[in-house]
This record gives sequence, C-alpha cells and structure tokens, in this order.
Amino acid sequence: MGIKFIFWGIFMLGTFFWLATTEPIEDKQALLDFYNNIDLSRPLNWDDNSSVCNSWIGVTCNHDKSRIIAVRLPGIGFRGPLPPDTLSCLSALQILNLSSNGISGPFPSDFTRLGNLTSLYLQFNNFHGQLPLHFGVWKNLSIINLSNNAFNQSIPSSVSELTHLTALNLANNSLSGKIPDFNLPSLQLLDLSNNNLYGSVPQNLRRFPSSAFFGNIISSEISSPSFPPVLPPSTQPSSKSSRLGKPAILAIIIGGCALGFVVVILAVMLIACYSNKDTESGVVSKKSQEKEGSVKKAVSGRQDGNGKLVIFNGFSFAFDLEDLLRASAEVLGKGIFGTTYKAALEEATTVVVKRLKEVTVARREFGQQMEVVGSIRHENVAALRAYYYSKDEKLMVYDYYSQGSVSTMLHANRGEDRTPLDWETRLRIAIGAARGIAHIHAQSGGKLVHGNIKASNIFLNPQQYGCASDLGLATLMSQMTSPVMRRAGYQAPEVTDSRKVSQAYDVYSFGVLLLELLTGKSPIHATGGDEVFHLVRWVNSVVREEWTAEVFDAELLRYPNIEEEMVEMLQIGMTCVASMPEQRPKMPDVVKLVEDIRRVHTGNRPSMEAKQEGSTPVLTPPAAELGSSSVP
Ligand SMILES: Nc1ncnc2c1ncn2[C@@H]1O[C@H](COP(=O)(O)OP(=O)(O)OP(=O)(O)O)[C@@H](O)[C@H]1O
Repeated sequence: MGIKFIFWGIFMLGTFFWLATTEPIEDKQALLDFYNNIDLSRPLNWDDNSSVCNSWIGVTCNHDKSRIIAVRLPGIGFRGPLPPDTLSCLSALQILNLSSNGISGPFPSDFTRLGNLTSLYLQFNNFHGQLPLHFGVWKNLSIINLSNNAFNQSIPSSVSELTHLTALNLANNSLSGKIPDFNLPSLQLLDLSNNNLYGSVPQNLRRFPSSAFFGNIISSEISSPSFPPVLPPSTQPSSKSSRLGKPAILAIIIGGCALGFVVVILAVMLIACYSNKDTESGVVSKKSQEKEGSVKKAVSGRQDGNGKLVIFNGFSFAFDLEDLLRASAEVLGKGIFGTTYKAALEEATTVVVKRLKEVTVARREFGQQMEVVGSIRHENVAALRAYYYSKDEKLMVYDYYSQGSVSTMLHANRGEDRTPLDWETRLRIAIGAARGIAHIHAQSGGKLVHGNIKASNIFLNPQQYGCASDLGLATLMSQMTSPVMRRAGYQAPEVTDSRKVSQAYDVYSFGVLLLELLTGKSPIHATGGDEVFHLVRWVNSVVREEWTAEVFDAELLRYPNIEEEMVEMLQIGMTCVASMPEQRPKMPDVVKLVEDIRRVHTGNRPSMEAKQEGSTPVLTPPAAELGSSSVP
C-alpha cells in the first residue's frame, strides 16, 4: 500500500513537473526567428528563457503545450515586411491576428503552409498586390479579414474552395475586376465595400445586403430587379429593414403603473411650475439628492387647462387625487433639452419625467413626433410611456433605469472603491445600443434620427444590454448654440445646426460612445489649463503613432485575452467617427460588426482560453434576442 502510494506520488509529481516545463521547442524557435527579424516600436516580452506557453504575450498553446495554436499581435507597432518562413512554421496554428500594424509587402505566400488556420486577421495593414491564389489550402478557415489594406488585383475564384468560411471581409482595398460567383453556403458575413469592383452582383451573393457592395461600380442595368443598384454611400438611399422586429417585451413591465403616469405627470408639472426658478438655477449641483418635496404643497400652483396627456400602449387609467398628493419627485439632472425628474409613488412605482424647454414646434408637429417615438417598442430603445403638451409645459414620461446611465457607470466614482465596468458589460452596452439605434433608423420609412446619442442617454435594459433613450428631440427644439452641443463631444463635424441631424450623425456619436467605452475617458473635457481634451482626436493621434494599446482603459487590462476584441471595437469606433459622413458605415452594418466582435471569437477560442475564461459568462445574446435584433 505504502509503496503504491509513493509510486503514485512520484508519478503525479513527475507529470506535474513535465507539464510545467514542457515547451513546443520548434514553434518557440519559429516565433523567436520572427521576433528577431521584425521592426517593433516597443518590445514584447518574448524571451528564450521564459515559457512561451505561460508567459509570452499574444501566444496560446494547446492543452498539452506541444504546439502553438494562436498568435494574436494586433496593434503592436510592427512595420515593414513579414520575415518569410517564420510564422508559417507554426503548422498547428489556428488563429493568426496581425491586424492594425503597418505590415507591408505582398500577401505572404508561405502562409499557405498554415493548413489548420480557422481565423486570419490581417486588416489595417499595408499588404498589396494579389490576394492568395489558392484559398483551398485553408480547408478549415472560417473567418478571413483582409480589409483596409492595398490589395489591388481581382478576387480569385478559388474563394469558393473555402467551404467552411463564415465571414469574409475584403472591404477598403483596391480590388478590381468582377465579383466571382462564389457559392459558400456557410458564409454569413460578406463585406466587399469600397473597392474598384464592377459588374453585377452574382446570383449566389444576392442574399447579402447591398451595403456589402457599397463603393464599387456595380451596374444597375444588369443587377437583378430584386437587388437594388449599388451606389456609393453618398448617393445610397436609406434602406428599410427587411427583417421584422420582435414584439416588444418591455411594454409589459409597467402594466401596473398606468395610474402612476398621470399622477406623476401632473405632480411634476405642478412642482415644476411652483418651483420654476429653483429648478432652472443650479439643479445640476443639487443633482440626485434633492427632493422637490411632496406634491401636496404644489397643488395650488399654476394649472394649465389646455393640456393634453397622451398615454401609449392603450393603458386605461384612473386619476386618483390621493396618489397625486403623495407623489414626490427629485431632480436627476438638467440636460440640453430640459430638466429630468425621478418621480416615486407610494406603490413603488418610479418613473422619469422630462420637462422640455424651448420646444419651438406647434402642438400638431410635437404630437406627431411623440406618436412616432411612442410607437417604438424594442428592447434596446427606452420606451416613451406618455407625453403631455400644453402651451406652457411639455413633458415626456419614461421608465426609470435604476442602474443609472452608461455615463455614470463609466465616469462616476473613479476612486479606489469603484466597481469596475467589466468588458462583458461594455460589449453588451455596445451591442444593445447599436441594435437600438439601427431600429430607430429603420422607422419613419428609414428616416428617423436619434439626434442625441451619448453615454448619459444609454441605459441597461433588463437583459443588461444597452438601451437608447431620449430620441427624436433635436428637430423639435430651438437651435442650440453649437458650442453647447460641441462641448459634449459627440457632435459630428459636419453639423452646425443642431436641428439638422442625420443618421450619419448618429453613427458618429455612436462611434464616440464606443471610444468612450474602450478608453474610459469622457469625449471632451478640460484638462486643467486652457487645453481641452478631445477624445476622437486623441485616439486618432495615439493610433497613428502605433501605440494602440495605450488607448485602452486601464480598468480593462485585468481581463485576459480581450485585446483582440478591444482592437476590433476600436476599429469599428474609428470607422464610425470618420470625418466625412459618407465614409461612415450605416447602422445595420455597425450592428453586425459589433455583434461579431464576440460571436466570431466564441466559436474559435482555443481550449486554453476557454479554460481561463470558464467563469466568464459567454456573451452570446439569448436566441430570442438574436432573432429579434430588428436590424434592417
Ligand atoms: N429614464 C431614466 N432613468 C434613469 N436616469 C435617467 C433617465 N433619463 C435620464 N436620466 C438621467 O438623468 C440625468 C439628466 O438627464 P437629461 O436627459 O435631462 O440630461 P443629459 O442626458 O445629461 O443630457 P441631454 O439633455 O442631452 O439628454 C442624466 O444623468 C440621465 O442619465
């Protein structure tokens, strides 16, 4: 028995020692050769004496540490050509990510030796010339992103050999010739936009949205009648969703609150009238804490007999004077469009009432816009529950989001006792907000604009995804003096009149929101002296200097294996904040890009990462939600 025990002990120790010290020697040497032959703006921690599997940045090994299966080096400041026959020695490699570097030269032909590749990311480099000619060597390839390079010849028809391909992105190159009619049944995402391709969209690719072919010379005469002519983005008409949205689920949440709406609306209106001077001066400094007092005191205040209260969703309600007398309200803050109150009833019903100022449009136009906004029911758009219009008062009623806005989550309490906003939540915020904005853009014949996307207008819905609030007000208000809006940092450069916002404007603001989520920095703020920090300019300059890693919020650095996802989000954000509106993507495309940040990776994470992240919930939206994204 004792001998057996000792034997097992020695065996276990030996195994442990072997596991701790084993190394894929040849793969390690290949990476060292690669490292020693490239120009980097700052060093990696790759050292012959340290363990390639346990400590090298960007490297993932398989279970028994016998092979390297993933190399992820996005945005490491690597310039110049790839040294030949180094990375291609990693024949077990499944994931290769060298995106966002300055790598030049033709596509490395020796990569054809990487027969196990499942994902290849080389976007945002300076590769030029011909795309790989023999795609068939990558039998398992599922994702290929070669966008934003300078590839300038035709797309080889051998793309058809990639039978497992789910995503192909060749956008923003100089590819020429006709689009080959490749038939890839598993392909879900295709982006060939902004190249020099011509001809018609081949039959097998007509299932993809026309945005996949934007910015090419696709002739409308020979396009299928069912496929709209593909024009450059600037001339592309707004498209409407072909997919239907899921029936709204939020509507049921406040089933019992209808009575409260009336009470609170009147309560706040009366309070507001009663204490007009107080609320207009310095409400922000009293923010969150200040009780406006009970309504009882204000009942004798000014009443407007002209008012019209409209409750959405067909709730029937009754007016109860007792509820009115008991209701209390507190100021949440004062924004561009007015003052916002949180109003609580005794039945634990809490709503938010926004008291608008400087509405310039007439009752009819105001009502029409409210009807449009109030009819939107989507899990990623905050539901407008009711509105009130009279000569003196214009009110809007929303659900109360108790977790506060994304702005509060990101910027409030940056002290030591702060609860960090984790990466999963930030991704869900981005995905939800993108879906909400895309849904808004699909309304009113594809013409509705949010007009005020910013972190203080994004909340978390019950599924903990982002949810956009406060839409459709910009056009109802008197023109804001542009500096006021500009200071907020979300305003696209082309907009000088705050009422003339466009969907491209929303895309820009959403891009700023993404950069805010990534950096943890407010879009615009004073830095102490006369200097003003401008997030978009700062991110652009840091990325230009190839210090991409420096932009990320220090709070995010604690989460393992998210660099690739962060770099992808950064790229999306930067595309959205393009200074020319026609260069910005449309919201439905942005939704796909943001959703793919994680959807793509969950399917391809090597086992080691999966192990490390075992405790992290996988960020795949519930099936119902995916199906209901209502993305046009
Ligand atoms: N439905 C809501 N639930 C919880 N907090 C809210 C809600 N609506 C607004 N708030 C919060 O109330 C505060 C004031 O909001 P308000 O919309 O008036 O101003 P803002 O968002 O700062 O600017 P803007 O007027 O441009 O939207 C903000 O902190 C906002 O996040």
